[in-house]
Amino acid sequence: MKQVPILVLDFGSQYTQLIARKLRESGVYTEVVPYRESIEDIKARKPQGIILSGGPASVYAEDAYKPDEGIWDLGLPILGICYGMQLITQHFGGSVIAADHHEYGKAKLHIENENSPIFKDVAQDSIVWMSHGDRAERLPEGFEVVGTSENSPYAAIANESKHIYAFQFHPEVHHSVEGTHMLKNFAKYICGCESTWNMGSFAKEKIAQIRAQVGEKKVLCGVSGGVDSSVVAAMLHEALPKEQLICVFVDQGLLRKDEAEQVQDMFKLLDIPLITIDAKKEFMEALAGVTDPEQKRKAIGEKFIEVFDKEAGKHTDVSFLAQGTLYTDVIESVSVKGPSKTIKSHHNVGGLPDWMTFELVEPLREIFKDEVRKLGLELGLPKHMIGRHPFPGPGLAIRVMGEVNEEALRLLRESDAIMQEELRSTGYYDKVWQAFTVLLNVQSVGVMGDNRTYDNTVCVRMVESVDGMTATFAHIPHDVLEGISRRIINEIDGINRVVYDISSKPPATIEWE
Ligand SMILES: Nc1ncnc2c1ncn2[C@@H]1O[C@H](COP(=O)(O)OP(=O)(O)OP(=O)(O)O)[C@@H](O)[C@H]1O
Ligand SMILES: O=c1[nH]c(=O)c2[nH+]cn([C@@H]3O[C@H](COP(=O)(O)O)[C@@H](O)[C@H]3O)c2[nH]1
Ligand SMILES: NC(=O)CC[C@H](N)C(=O)O
Ligand SMILES: [Mg+2]
Repeated sequence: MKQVPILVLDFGSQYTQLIARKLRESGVYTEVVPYRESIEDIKARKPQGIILSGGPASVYAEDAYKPDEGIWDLGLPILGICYGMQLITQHFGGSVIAADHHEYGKAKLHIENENSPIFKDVAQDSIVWMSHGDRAERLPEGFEVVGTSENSPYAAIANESKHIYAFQFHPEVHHSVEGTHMLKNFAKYICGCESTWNMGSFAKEKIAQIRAQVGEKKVLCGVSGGVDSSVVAAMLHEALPKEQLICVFVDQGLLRKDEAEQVQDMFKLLDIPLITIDAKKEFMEALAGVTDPEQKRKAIGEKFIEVFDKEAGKHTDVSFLAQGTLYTDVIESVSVKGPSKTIKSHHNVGGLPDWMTFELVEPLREIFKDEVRKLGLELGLPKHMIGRHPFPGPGLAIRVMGEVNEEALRLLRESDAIMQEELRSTGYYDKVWQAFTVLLNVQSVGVMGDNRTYDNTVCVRMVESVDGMTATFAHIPHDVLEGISRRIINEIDGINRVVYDISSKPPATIEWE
């Protein structure tokens, strides 16, 4: 088994993978494993340090998630985060209780021991991010308080001689300003890890893994023109001889205006052969009468596989399906490696049917969008391809509230195209992470040219994000919004109102379904 310098045990936090990516960003290769990983499997990876993640459970509950007891005897440095801190507190004889007040959001971390290596060169009183309902009530023997916040007298604790550290806050989220620095300190000064890992070594490693996994067989690669699948196609192209790679683009009838042509042109530029399949009819039939978001996603996921299966039948020896699945798709769809909750079934993960026989090739499954973009640059993909906003596989279907039909798709395609045009002409396309329109299935009264109208409402959604795990609505100037609204209402028959979505993720999500 490959050596993994830092191993994260996942207790189900939505942010667990962020711990790993922040450390990778610092050049320390890190992997996530389920909290119940056996001590033998942990030892086999020869970690230099272990991190216990956050999680939704409470350590004092009867069925609380507990790691293999063996981890406490390894003599390795341990860092506990939130639930992980509470586990450490409980294990070493302290106590944890339900707090009187839940604490969500920003807090200021006051460092009480500036000599602790975990806070080496960390700024005093920096913002950290809290998300907990339980708290340590009594510290275990041998532990001291190294950080406090207004509401958390035990915001950070340490047993320096045992090299055990614990934070009540989440250093891994972007809002924790010095969080990456603290994680890096843990890896570098406490675990003795070196910063040698980078995206270039990741690409090489993954390409070698693809070769080993695929052997002489063929791979069908689902491509959408999006960054993720383009990066996967480029890696496969490099890893395998031409005749083993079949790239397939499905026109499911849920694409944006002129998108099919654009994707075909893009692959010509990459010089990778592309088969385009027109499956508009099959998808529309599968979506007829479906209004529930999860049912839509499952129906679409299944159709994709049916189409891929049919195409594979036209070739010999196709055993693998390659997809540009990212960690974001995985964590929201299923409980991957720990006990996290299903938020929505992404078509390429939770939407896959049980009867699927392909073996999956998903080299990006552990990483995030911005990491994929760096990888794309490393592989030499053109800038405009790398900068494309994400577009979900279920396409416009999950942006129509209610049943999908041709008229709804027309309204969405037209409004989306206008919004994209305006964003590009005002220079805002590259400043927002993702932007799209949603058809709300809400009619309202308007007055146009002295006549009453009773037409559709379109919502404009624009977000700023780094990795799609958390997002804030984009604070774009009102005159840009005004231009978009005016053009949508004036140019599209059937829309008389435009609204702007001002919710962040969490508690909302980026897409509406
Ligand atoms: N129209 C399509 N035809 C074939 N495969 C698709 C299509 N849409 C999505 N997929 C597959 O599903 C995966 C997940 O879709 P997703 O939208 O998350 O990624 P992407 O399209 O590659 O990148 P982006 O997130 O930037 O849009 C894709 O990587 C691809 O393998
Ligand atoms: O390929 C995909 N298949 C899906 O089923 C899917 N659902 C959401 N998304 C995209 O994922 C990111 C996070 O979106 P949410 O906040 O809505 O979960 C955003 O970028 C979404 O556009 C999907 N992509
Ligand atoms: N984010 C967490 O790890 C939360 C831990 C625990 N469930 C609490 O509410 O305190
Ligand atoms: Mg996409």
